[in-house]
Amino acid sequence: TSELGRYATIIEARDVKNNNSYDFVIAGGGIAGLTVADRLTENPRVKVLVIEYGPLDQREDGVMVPGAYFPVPYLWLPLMSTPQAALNGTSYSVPCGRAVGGGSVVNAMFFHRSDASFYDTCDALGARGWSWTSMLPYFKKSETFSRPDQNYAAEHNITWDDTVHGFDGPVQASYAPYDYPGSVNFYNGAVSMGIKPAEDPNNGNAQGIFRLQRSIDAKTQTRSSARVNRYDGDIARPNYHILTNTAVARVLFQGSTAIGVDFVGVAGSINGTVKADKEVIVAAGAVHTPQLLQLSGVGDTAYLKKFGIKSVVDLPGVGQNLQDHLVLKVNYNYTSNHFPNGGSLQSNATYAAEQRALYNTGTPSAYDLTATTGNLMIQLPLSNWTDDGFLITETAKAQSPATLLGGNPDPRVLRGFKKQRKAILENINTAVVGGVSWNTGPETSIYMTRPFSRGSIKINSTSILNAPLIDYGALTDSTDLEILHAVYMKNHELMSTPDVSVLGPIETAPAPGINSAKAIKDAIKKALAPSNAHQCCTAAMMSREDGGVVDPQNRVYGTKRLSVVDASIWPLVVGGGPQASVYAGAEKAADLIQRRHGLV
Ligand SMILES: Cc1cc2nc3c(=O)[nH]c(=O)nc-3n(C[C@H](O)[C@H](O)[C@H](O)COP(=O)(O)OP(=O)(O)OC[C@H]3O[C@@H](n4cnc5c(N)ncnc54)[C@H](O)[C@@H]3O)c2cc1C
Repeated sequence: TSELGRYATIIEARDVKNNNSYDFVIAGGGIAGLTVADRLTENPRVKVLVIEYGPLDQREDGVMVPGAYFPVPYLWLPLMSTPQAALNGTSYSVPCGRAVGGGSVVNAMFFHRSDASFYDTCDALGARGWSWTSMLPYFKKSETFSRPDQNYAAEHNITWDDTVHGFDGPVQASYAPYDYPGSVNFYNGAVSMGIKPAEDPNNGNAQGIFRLQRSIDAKTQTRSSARVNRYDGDIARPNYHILTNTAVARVLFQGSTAIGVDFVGVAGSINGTVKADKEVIVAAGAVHTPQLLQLSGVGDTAYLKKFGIKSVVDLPGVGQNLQDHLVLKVNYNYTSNHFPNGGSLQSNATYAAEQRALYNTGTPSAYDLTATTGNLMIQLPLSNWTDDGFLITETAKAQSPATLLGGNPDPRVLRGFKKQRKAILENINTAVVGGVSWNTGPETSIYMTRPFSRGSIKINSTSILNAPLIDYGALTDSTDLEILHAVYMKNHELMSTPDVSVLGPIETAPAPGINSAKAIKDAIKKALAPSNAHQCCTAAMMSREDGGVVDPQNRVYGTKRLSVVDASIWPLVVGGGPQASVYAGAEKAADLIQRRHGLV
């Protein structure tokens, strides 16, 4: 063993073999896995092993320093989607974290909750007890919110609501103490169009224009990843072990009771088995959790049979319902932009060196901002993006859900999909469907955050070391393209307001000088990325009759002592970024697990 002095001990595979019984074995040491492990091991009598595919990061600048953001060594590479049917057969990369801390080591650190109505809709779709009111204590428990400097906040239109924040939880959450001068143009431009400032994007009303909150330590301006906030503890816990660079290959069952896992070194060098006396907890992320469940015999029995995998429980929803946020970059040349702006760190070495020197002495600087991104976000419901909302909802209603799911879907999965579509349509003019963020520099990002299209994850071999088939299903429902187009057109309006047009923005992509709606939509399709790295929902917490995979206590239907706690469990993709909700959801799951095993 090595690395004593952290909460967890990094353990070698041979030590696992000599010591091969734990109360809980957690597959995947990302945001959810480490959160649950941390809470369970607060009790010194509870023995936990986390098995994580990736390594420990080395606290490189590219991980820790927001402005130096370059976490490439800790991404799953190469990981590609299947050719996307509605996007000219193009395959796209699948960005996911692969490290102790998972996505929190590589993500852009935006730390946002969704609208209250999102959690209430999930509750109504079957995640009973996961409403906004029920989740708020866990959001608070998960964070330490640092209030910004009062004067700075007043000058930069930053407001917040103390009552929705936590002040002694693990994730350090803060506003950046620095901003580019052009932000005020964007802010004023948006307000001049009637877009209202949101008091606090994390108070359950994440609508309007607001400054981004981040998972960044306000004192050090460094990343608060799950590795930092759930593993780098000061007092070692002998009951908490992590096995790195190792994949959980499958969950082992006795009948339908999970009793442990098989694991394999990612270099293929080692393998072994470890028992879980109380529960196996799956937290491998929304792409790999369904792969692991399927390899373990939990999934669509007929599909698994093709690979010779014996069914433990027939759960056709495993790997279905894949959702993500669609992203469209809109690029600009400016004839009179402010300096510095969102591109300056990259384009001007002298400026970058000056800013880094400031950062190193703890003075606010551009290095406090995640590289190439800005500080402001606009999120709105459909009726605020366009006057064509009625036509867009009619497009959605005219679709055949069965056709969208591939023509012959399992009836339970289809029923759940129909319920989701109904719920989205009911809320489409009151809940957020899309967003725009501006980096004050060469680009604006447009997001479609409430997709009607659904993708899937399916195994393609019997080895955990081979990637599954990842089909985003992007734009299979053309309603999503209509919504993207609406947000794109509103962004046009915003760039034409006097406050922004004074900077002289000239669009260079995706549709410069194009006026016809059809041609713009074609250009959007070509430039679109089907993922903002927010994959989710592939082991949804819905009723089993609706294609759900886990019950409201995170337990996998039809099994005993097996749960899923990560981003896979949300029925719908969380608006904003998912990480704040994954942290809070894992806090709730840890609570539920402790209670059912009599540990509190
Ligand atoms: C590039 C990028 C940028 C992002 N930016 C933001 C952002 O700014 N804001 C935001 O809110 N969200 C962001 N996200 C998304 C966010 O980080 C994820 O939603 C979140 O990490 C999901 O948490 P999770 O616990 O479900 O999975 P993860 O955190 O991904 O953890 C899953 C872990 O399981 C491991 N694993 C997989 N398979 C196995 C196996 N068979 N055995 C053992 N271990 C396994 C993986 O290596 C990984 O470490 C971003 C993600 C990426 C990749």
